[in-house]
Amino acid sequence: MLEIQSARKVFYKGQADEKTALNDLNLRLETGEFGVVIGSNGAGKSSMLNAISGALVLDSGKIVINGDDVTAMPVHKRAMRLARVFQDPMKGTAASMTVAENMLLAELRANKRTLRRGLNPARLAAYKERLSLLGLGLENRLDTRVELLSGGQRQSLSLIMAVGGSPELLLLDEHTAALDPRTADIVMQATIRAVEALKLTTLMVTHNMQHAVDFGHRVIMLDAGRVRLEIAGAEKTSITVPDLIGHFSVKTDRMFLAS
Ligand SMILES: Nc1ncnc2c1ncn2[C@@H]1O[C@H](COP(=O)(O)OP(=O)(O)OP(=O)(O)O)[C@@H](O)[C@H]1O
Repeated sequence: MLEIQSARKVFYKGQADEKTALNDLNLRLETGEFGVVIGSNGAGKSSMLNAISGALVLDSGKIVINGDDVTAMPVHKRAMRLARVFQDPMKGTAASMTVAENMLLAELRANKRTLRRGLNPARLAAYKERLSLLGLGLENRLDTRVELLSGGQRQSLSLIMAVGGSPELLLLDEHTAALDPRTADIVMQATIRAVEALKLTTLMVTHNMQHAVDFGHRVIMLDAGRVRLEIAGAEKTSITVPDLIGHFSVKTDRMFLAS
């Protein structure tokens, strides 16, 4: 479970270009829940993910993961508890190494003692099983160098590597944004398969409204550093892309009216 309590972050405080990135933001994500975060540019989405991961130090407020206040916990310690997948499919994996070697590296990151026994048959079998969760046939390409994989396969591999240590929280940071629409859909399907099979608590930031409609239990719209709207349950099931876009345009209208 994740709780963000009154998180506040102001950049350039007291200066002409002061920016309130997080404005006493409150958010709660239950264990096993999949939250989809949307919001216009500058709404505070990246700042929120950075605050959760520890890359951004809050001015005030708390980040609590499964009951533990991690606000003061350094990034490397917090990294043991959460996984994050970024936009760039080239970043999460080592191109010149094979799929299996990448999986081993990820395992090493989670548990430093594992390399000693190397790529033994038991380990390869475990990797095959993990990779099969994605539904992309990567389990049959353990010896393929990662640079020969498609962008979608590579991003899906990043995802499965990130969640290898059974994280308490998975952060998806626009992880399909750099992919063409068809590949983005393939990666989303693979994501859902992995998230459901591993029962991961997940927070995904996206600008893709179709993904926000199709996936996750709750849509959370950020605006000016706080939660402006939450849509869950039956309302989430029936919401359409135009409905969601409408919520963005209300904000634009308000800005026009104010000017
Ligand atoms: N390192 C920084 N230094 C100064 N201002 C920042 C910094 N990071 C974010 N901001 C400001 O904080 C506000 C929130 O930015 P943030 O990047 O969190 O928004 P976002 O919702 O992720 O936007 P986008 O969709 O464009 O990625 C913006 O006004 C932004 O300019």
